[in-house]
Amino acid sequence: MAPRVLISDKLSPAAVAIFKERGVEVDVKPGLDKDELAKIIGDYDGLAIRSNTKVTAKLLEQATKLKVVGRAGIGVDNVDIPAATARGVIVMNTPFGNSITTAEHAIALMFALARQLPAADLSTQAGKWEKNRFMGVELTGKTLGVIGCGNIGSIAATRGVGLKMRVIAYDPFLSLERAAEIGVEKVELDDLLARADFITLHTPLTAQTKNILSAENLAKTKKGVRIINCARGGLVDEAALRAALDSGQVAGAAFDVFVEEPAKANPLFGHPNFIATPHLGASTSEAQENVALQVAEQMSDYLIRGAISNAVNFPSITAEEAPKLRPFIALAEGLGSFAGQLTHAPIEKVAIAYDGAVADLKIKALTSAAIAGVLRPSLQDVNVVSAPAVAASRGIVIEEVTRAAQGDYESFITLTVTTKEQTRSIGGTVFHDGKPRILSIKGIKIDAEFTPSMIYVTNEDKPGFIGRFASLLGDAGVNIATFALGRDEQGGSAIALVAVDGPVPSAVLEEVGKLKGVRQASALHF
Ligand SMILES: NC(=O)C1=CN([C@@H]2O[C@H](COP(=O)(O)OP(=O)(O)OC[C@H]3O[C@@H](n4cnc5c(N)ncnc54)[C@H](O)[C@@H]3O)[C@@H](O)[C@H]2O)C=CC1
Ligand SMILES: O=C(O)C(=O)COP(=O)(O)O
Repeated sequence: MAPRVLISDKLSPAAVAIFKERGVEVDVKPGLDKDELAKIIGDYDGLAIRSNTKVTAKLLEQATKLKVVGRAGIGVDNVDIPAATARGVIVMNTPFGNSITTAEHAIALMFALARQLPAADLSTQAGKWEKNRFMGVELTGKTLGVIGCGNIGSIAATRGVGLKMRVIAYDPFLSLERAAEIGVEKVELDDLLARADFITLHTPLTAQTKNILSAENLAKTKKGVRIINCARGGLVDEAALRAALDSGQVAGAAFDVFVEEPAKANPLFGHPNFIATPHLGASTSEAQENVALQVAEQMSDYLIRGAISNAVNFPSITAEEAPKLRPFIALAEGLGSFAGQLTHAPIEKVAIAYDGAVADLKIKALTSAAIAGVLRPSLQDVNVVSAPAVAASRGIVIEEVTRAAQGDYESFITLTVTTKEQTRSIGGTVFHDGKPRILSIKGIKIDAEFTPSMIYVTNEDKPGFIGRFASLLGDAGVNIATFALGRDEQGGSAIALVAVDGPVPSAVLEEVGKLKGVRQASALHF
């Protein structure tokens, strides 16, 4: 059945065309309220949004089929990412499609502040011709302080350089090389506050950046500074800014984003030196076409081909990588599941070693699959996306190692689960037929495929066991499909991994457990 996507915000029609072209069914319903959305979200595999739709934990509870949320834009602060991750929902954005447009809006607001364009327009159209009222300031030679010099901040910075401004940037993650490349001076925040004639903000809203322009920091600014915020409401303390505008410490401010949106009332509204736009940063036809096309392509690629790009909660997998990765994902998940089904004590650690060619694949994705396999026997609805977060919440340590090829195989994965009582290792590879194989259990060599119904037995390596085991199964009407054996040394520990047709009745398993020399008998399902 074709996957179904709901577009719940106003997106360029380019998205619909792409979804249809790729064989994805699409419904367009912008402007639903949260209850209406909650009612229908259960029908969809994908949800395409901008900033209006709030993807809350509560909404996600109703989203029983949902596999992906696609944000046609950058900020994903309207999506509860931990809740999406916990439910195995990929959240992806389009990190570059609207950056130029948003930086241009910041520059537009800078000009609007410098020449008081909105007020001058209003007055002129009211027939006042107040030529003397609107004395502006020149930008050339002024200092532009950029807080957050990532994709958008660095575009705004280079535009500032183009306007012959001196550009300084505060961004702890900006390298000196990158700063030199875009022609900005990297400075500390206090230095920026003291020197900038214009400040433009371009960070995400985080615990560190919330109120980065607090009352205290506004007091450190150069008197007469002008402030532009096209990033996120909450980066500037709105009440403190109002006071700073009233006192004249800040000569003007232009905001596109607000603590509360839609902003219907705000402490800044009505101040003569304040300019507001209604979150228009990304609103150009070019940017909207870019992000709509990109989100539709990314979501279709994921829903149809399993390729993942720009996910904020999962590593990227290209459409070329996806088919190569798929059998190894099945292997990792199978190995994890094998260990998980045999583990009945709290897990302390899962270690996964990748030897040879497999180490060059996206091992983060393989590790997630392995952990999902380990956890699923005890937690039904864990999946590849949610598994690492679920493991972390249970205090399970995850260890990954990559190594050169160790033995006979081009690629080999070994998964080791540690509990208080014991450590259990299982290893395998993918053969050229694309089928994952189990090749070692507890260091004992074996060769078996993962099949839906299996019996795993550990026993003493003594003559007669195999005959007794096979006749018990035969007498009980359990048909053996394949039989794999291994042992560590003659007369030592032996294992048998038997694929059977159909489920194994628990009474039969109990009888197997009672056979002479048997240490453990378990039924496994894959
Ligand atoms: N108004 C609008 O319509 C739009 C707003 N945005 C917003 O613009 C903001 C920036 O977007 P991008 O440039 O694409 O993000 P980005 O991730 O490329 O850049 C953010 C920069 O902030 C820096 N940063 C992080 N913590 C910091 C801190 N404590 N102090 C100083 N710098 C810090 C990072 O190092 C990074 O360089 C985001 O909040 C995004 O949501 C994006 C598009 C449209
Ligand atoms: O991309 C972003 O982060 C934005 O803030 C743009 O928001 P929008 O898509 O215009 O609702």
